[in-house]
Amino acid sequence: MHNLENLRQEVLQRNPGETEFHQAVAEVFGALTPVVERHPEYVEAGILRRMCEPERQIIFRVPWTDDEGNVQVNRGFRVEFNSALGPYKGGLRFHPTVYLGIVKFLGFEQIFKNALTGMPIGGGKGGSDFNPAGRSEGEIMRFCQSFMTELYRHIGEYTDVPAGDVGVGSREIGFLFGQYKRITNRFEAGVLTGKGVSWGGSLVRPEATGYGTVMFADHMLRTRGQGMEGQRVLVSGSGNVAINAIEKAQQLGAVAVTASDSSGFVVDEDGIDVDLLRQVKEVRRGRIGEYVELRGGRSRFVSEGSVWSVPGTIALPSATQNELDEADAKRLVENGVLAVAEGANMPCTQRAVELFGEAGVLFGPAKAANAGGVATSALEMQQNASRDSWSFDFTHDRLEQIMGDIHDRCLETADEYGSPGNYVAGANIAGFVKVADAMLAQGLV
Ligand SMILES: NC(=O)C1=CN([C@@H]2O[C@H](COP(=O)(O)OP(=O)(O)OC[C@H]3O[C@@H](n4cnc5c(N)ncnc54)[C@H](O)[C@@H]3O)[C@@H](O)[C@H]2O)C=CC1
Ligand SMILES: O=C(O)CCC(=O)C(=O)O
Repeated sequence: MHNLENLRQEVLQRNPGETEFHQAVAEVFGALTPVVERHPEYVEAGILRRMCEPERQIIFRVPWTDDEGNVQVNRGFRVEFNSALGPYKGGLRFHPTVYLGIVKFLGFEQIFKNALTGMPIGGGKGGSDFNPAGRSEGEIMRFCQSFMTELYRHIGEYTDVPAGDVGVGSREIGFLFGQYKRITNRFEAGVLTGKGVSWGGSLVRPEATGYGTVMFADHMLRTRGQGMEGQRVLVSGSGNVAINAIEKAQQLGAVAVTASDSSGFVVDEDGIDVDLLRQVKEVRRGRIGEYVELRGGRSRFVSEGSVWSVPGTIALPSATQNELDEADAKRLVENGVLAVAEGANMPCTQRAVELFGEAGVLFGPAKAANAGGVATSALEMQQNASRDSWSFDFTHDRLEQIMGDIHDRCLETADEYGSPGNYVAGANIAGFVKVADAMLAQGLV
């Protein structure tokens, strides 16, 4: 314990101001006391200290011209955190809040998440403080081309394999891939995932994160003799993860009643119409209020507060980090929430997670619950390597299998290390031990 606390303090001092990274490290360290007691060899070999230091951090200038001909300059990042299990793997985020601390928190989480999938992938993450909101297609393309003009020299199918995250979907992956191909003169499909299906992408990858989160919630509920059917589900966000979580929840017989964006949230007592939500957010790229204008009926738009004030039995925070705090958690518990599964990365504050634990609410942490996305990216890499493309049903079955395995591994590990039923402990320990053993085997690198 003493050693872990010293080390945590060291990480804070070495990485000043990177609050999200500090939070992610604290969550992992919070679970590791029984591990370092049982495995002093990890401490002796400096495994924890090495894990907290990225293998490589790249920060670069991204110059581009807007539609008025003005020169714009953004900052690009790629943090190659850990390659003990395979090439660095993780998404790119384009959002004005992106800075090194966000990229490092996401990259650090990715190490353990990727280990949990059971696939041969290391951890990394990247992005830019570029704000795609309100930008034309031409501006997005020129930005992506400039971003890749630097990034291309750092990535490759055996080195580092980026994908999407907030603000980066199949359109951006297309522009990035096109520029990579043009610069390198190689059709290297395995260099990026989330590609279009006709040029090397995988069916189910677009749905995988949201679908997987709901599958994970369903597994947690089954340990208490329940399931998703008949549940009233609260989802935050209205992007890739949120929309597909809503779709899968409804396929499994639940009613998902909320969705949100930075302008507010909608409640639809008849269940969110997923096709309409896709139309508003993915085709028109509009605000969430347009859903209510088009839907009418028993739907309403709320501009103040959050979806967590709405009564529901399952909560799937799927928007952004720290969007569900202590007050939200209290409200959810008072309203009788049974399970919370994190679709977004670190959406619940540490205090909110503690409250769920104290109240006996089933809680699936992001690195386990949303791992279906990156796992399906690894399936995309598998298809690229064998020049194959699998059917929707086959890939969906693989995803279901993987989510069930992650769920069971979390529970077994939590049991083994003395915290039965604690998915946070199980996910962190199982992910950590797998990476630590690989690092030990590979010597001091
Ligand atoms: N796309 C993927 O495969 C994966 C994404 N994630 C995580 O899921 C979360 C959402 O990512 P995507 O859906 O891919 O992004 P997206 O770009 O498709 O959508 C952005 C999402 O962020 C929400 N958002 C951002 N700021 C917000 C605010 N202030 N209030 C309410 N909503 C806000 C938007 O409403 C929208 O739901 C992020 O935490 C991301 O890291 C995690 C695993 C994989
Ligand atoms: O599919 C990937 O490689 C990225 C997924 C991702 O960024 C995440 O799991 O947060």
